[in-house]
Amino acid sequence: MTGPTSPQEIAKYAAARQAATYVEGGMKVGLGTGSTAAWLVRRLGERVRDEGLQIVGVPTSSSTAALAREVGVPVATLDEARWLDLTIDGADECDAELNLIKGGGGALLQEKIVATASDRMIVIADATKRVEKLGAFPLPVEVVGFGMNTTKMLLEEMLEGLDVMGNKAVPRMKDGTLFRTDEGNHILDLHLGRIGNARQLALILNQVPGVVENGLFIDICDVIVIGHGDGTVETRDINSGETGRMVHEVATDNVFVDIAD
Ligand SMILES: O=C(CO)[C@H](O)[C@H](O)COP(=O)(O)O
Repeated sequence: MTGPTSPQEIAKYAAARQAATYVEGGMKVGLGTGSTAAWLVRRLGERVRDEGLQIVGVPTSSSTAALAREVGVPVATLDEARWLDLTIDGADECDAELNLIKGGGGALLQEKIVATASDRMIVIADATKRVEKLGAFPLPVEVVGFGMNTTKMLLEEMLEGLDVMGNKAVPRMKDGTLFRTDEGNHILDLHLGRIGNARQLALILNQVPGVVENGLFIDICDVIVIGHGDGTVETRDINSGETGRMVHEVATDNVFVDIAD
């Protein structure tokens, strides 16, 4: 396996490697999508090969399914697995309460279904993904193709009345045509700048006809492992107490990064 070559890739690799230590034999594990999750899948492939780790992976996209098969991680569909012990996935943004924006890779629908069907969700990310307030990253919203321009107009009108800075909904393109998700839908990227109330927005967006799902993951992530370019990682965990979700630092570790791996 070729190792990471830039500080940002080392950060993603270190976070993925650390998160892979949460995976134990016999677990059913949701496998995220994106470049950070790809390091996780490769690491699990190594553990299957070298340690005889017995797991079942449930991929959140066709690309992750292909990678998992390539590196030897046994895969199942969510319908076959039903409920998972753990999901490990990347994120585009993460705030102090471990609420997320996801869907930069267009897999938000399957990612949200899989993460919700898991006892725990661990997010792996480099430090650039940590933000004070969600919204600088355009928020992906998966919409059906039928009446998409009307859905876009309704979303933009609705956003005008909410606590966000911008309201443009931009259809995502790929190779000159509309991007298609694994479910055959399209993505509108909402350029909001800053989201005042992410919890409220996540609920409201899904009320608009034509919207399938949005990329706000509220109260879903339990643990975040942030990697740094020097190969160190920070782990933050959620405690559900009477006062709600409380995040506390678990550890700052040195992960040995062998780039010749
Ligand atoms: O939500 C996602 C895909 O839909 C990814 O997890 C997110 O875009 C982060 O990707 P990367 O690890 O490549 O930075």
